[in-house]
Amino acid sequence: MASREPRGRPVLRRVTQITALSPHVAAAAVAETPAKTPAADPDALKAYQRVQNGSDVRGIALDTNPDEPVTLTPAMMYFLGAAFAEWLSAKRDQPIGSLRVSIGRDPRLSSPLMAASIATGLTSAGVSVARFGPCTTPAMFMSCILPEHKYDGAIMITASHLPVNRNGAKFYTCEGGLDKADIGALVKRAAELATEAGQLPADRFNDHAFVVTAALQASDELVQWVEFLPVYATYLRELMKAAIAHPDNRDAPLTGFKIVVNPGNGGGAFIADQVLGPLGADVSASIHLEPDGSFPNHTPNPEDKKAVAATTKAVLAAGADLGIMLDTDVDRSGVVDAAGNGINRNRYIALMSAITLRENPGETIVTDSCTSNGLATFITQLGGKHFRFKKGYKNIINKGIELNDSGVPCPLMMETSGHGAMRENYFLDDGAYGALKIVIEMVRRRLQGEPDISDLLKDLRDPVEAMEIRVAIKASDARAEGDKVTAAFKEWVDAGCAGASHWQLEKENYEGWRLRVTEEGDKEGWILLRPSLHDPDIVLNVESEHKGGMRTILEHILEFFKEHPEFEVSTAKVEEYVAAR
Ligand SMILES: O=P(O)(O)OC[C@H]1O[C@H](O)[C@H](O)[C@@H](O)[C@@H]1O
Repeated sequence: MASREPRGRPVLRRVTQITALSPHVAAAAVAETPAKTPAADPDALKAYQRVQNGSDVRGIALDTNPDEPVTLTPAMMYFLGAAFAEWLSAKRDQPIGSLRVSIGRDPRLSSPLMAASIATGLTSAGVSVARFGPCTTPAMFMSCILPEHKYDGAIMITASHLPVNRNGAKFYTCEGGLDKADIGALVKRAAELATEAGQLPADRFNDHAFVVTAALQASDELVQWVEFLPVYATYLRELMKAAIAHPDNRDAPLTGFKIVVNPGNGGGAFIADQVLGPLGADVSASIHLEPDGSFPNHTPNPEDKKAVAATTKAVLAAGADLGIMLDTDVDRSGVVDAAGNGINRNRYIALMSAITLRENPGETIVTDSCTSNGLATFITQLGGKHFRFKKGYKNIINKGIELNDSGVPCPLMMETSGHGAMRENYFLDDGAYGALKIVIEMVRRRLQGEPDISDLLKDLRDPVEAMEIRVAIKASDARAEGDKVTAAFKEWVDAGCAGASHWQLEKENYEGWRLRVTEEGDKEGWILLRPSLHDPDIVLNVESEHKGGMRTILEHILEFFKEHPEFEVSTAKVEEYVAAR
């Protein structure tokens, strides 16, 4: 692919393309030098900012639910592509025309159009684009790393496990995923470019006409279709062969193992077909391999009860050694052991910690804020240190990087959601890598005559009760209301939680407030109250070591909300839970 344009803003080229649609921009196009980009139209800015979801882009892409109007359109993807071209050029200090960006997508119904639109945004700016078609999030990052590919940037079109009408994008360079601040800059710039082009998100008809026209006028020469997944699968196979180093069967070290893969009709079937199968595993009992963006079987999410039940059933029916559950874009995973026990959330972190701490004794494991007390004890008993930080995969990854940089070795950062990153794997949020680490451990144990992987969890204490429940925020400024509730909760705690002397604030709190609750002698429980990262909710994570403990804790929480009728929230779900018990 040849690079074309000199470095610079892609305004004239884009403006020429959309002349027919935006007359006022056509006038600007005849100017010799492009005028300074105008500030973003306030409504456009709001619309673009609304689709920022922390360190990715997410929105409603399909008009399938009257209560959920579309918030992410193909034209918005186009301008996000154009904005990424500029961002990447500045980041890499490279002319736009020399940049190469790869684009992959998940099997969602809206993904092909979204991928085409963002590709057009990039090519209209002069970037060379490699389209991969169906791919996974970790593979997209690896396309910036693997020799002979090494793209300057990569974009994955996905909304992970979210409902069918959602979509979004994740952006990468060889340094990893873009941060919240980078995405903030990207959405702002996209809003400015859209304003400049007179392409305001509210106008849906114009939106579609714009994208079609732009696509028709875009240069095909800047787009190549590349089959990257087989390259990535080869990389993963070689990695496994080297890690297992089977004394008698180096090339097919999984011979004799039966593994069920359940990608939930997302993008992870290649783990069965192109990675585990060719290494000798019998993957014939795998389920839901067919990519299907309507997710007909269950949500592709290792936390989903139906996903666990389906995988367990398949493992037990086939007498398999292991089941692997993947989310849609394969940045999260969970497993099922040979006895059919689902290993996700705290148990998955415990399993990964046991493996990682054997390889990196005494080091620190970073987790999200709602991990169980049992997990903390488990990590400590293994000789490791536990750093319980915040929610959000990017938050824990950045904390892990920061700790390593400051001389605190940290090999694993994991969330209960199944997001996990390892120092040995580019600090990449990678569900495939985690699951493959477990396969490697399973083989190692058999070769050494050690018991099955589930033996690693025998000392993990599971809570008797555990759940997450949400208090919906009805106020228009949900973030501000969430902060007010959190501040009032702290005051309530400081004032003795209305007489609950057995409620104690944890020493380290990085988001919201986590309280240790001691009841019934030495039986413990805890509650974490925090504003959701992205949704208009106050999230309550609760665990108890005795039956009925969660109800008592939540009853007390309801008292807190009763004392604060000024908050615009709905505690209906908590009330329902308490009333039902
Ligand atoms: O704050 P919440 O609403 O619970 O959402 C928290 C979750 O948000 C996203 O889905 C991130 O990908 C996860 O890493 C994070 O755990």
